Amino acid sequence: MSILTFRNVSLRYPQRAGNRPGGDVPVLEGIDLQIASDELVAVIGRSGAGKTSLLNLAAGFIAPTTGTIAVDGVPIQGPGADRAVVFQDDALYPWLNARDNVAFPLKLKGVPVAARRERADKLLEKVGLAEAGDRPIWELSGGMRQRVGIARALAAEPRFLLLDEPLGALDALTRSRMQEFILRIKAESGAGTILITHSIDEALLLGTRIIVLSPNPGRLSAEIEAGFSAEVLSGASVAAVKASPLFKRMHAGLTGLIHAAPDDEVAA
Ligand SMILES: Nc1ncnc2c1ncn2[C@@H]1O[C@H](COP(=O)(O)OP(=O)(O)OP(=O)(O)O)[C@@H](O)[C@H]1O
Repeated sequence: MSILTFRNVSLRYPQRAGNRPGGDVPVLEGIDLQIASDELVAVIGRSGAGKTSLLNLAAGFIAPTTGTIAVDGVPIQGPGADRAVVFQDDALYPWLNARDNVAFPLKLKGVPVAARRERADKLLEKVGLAEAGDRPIWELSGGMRQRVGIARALAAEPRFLLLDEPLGALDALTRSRMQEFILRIKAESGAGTILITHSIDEALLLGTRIIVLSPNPGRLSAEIEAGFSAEVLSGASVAAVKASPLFKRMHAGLTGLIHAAPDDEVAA
């Protein structure tokens, strides 16, 4: 069991031309958070609340202004193979085919070519793309590309998966298929997962815990446990889960928490 810990983390972006006068811009304040490998923590909040910044801190792309972020007690110093990130725009390498995209992190680790091919093919099979290894990225649909991205993220066997609105660009049907897919992949890989989403439905369906970030500066304003993902994993239909009175009640509660401030951009 691994644990990713934020301890009293704050983040300020440096003042730049165009930013408001008066010094650095406070984006996150007083973030205390622990994410264990068996959790999928959904982070929801208004646009600009600091969700992506939180994920970028966990990834090590940026450093906190104060506080520490650690994996199993060891402060992170930057990006690392123990934490893999998937973005909304798949960010695959267009000049490589699907297999070579998935194998890329293994190449960086110095895994020999035959072994990384084999592992990449297994991962593509796991994400339902066994036949797609030789296909160029531009030939794949949005949902397929996101699955290649997730297979690539899993290649280095990360302890944590950091998903930044990975399904945001997909049509509704593909998105709902991919939600179940993410649940299964998370359960199989055993990687602790942070999922940034604008969708309350998605947060409730996928999250074992849901965190609401309130803006200016971003703070954790609410934390809610949810058990719907376990129901879906044990065979309940998504439609039945969403129709349950508890789901509807929690949806309304979360909506209230997020809509507490004006000009939100949170979707149902
Ligand atoms: N590199 C940066 N330099 C300065 N300010 C930044 C930078 N990145 C983000 N910000 C600002 O920090 C705040 C939080 O941004 P962030 O992208 O983390 O929010 P978010 O909750 O993910 O938003 P969204 O839901 O719209 O993606 C915003 O006001 C944004 O303009």
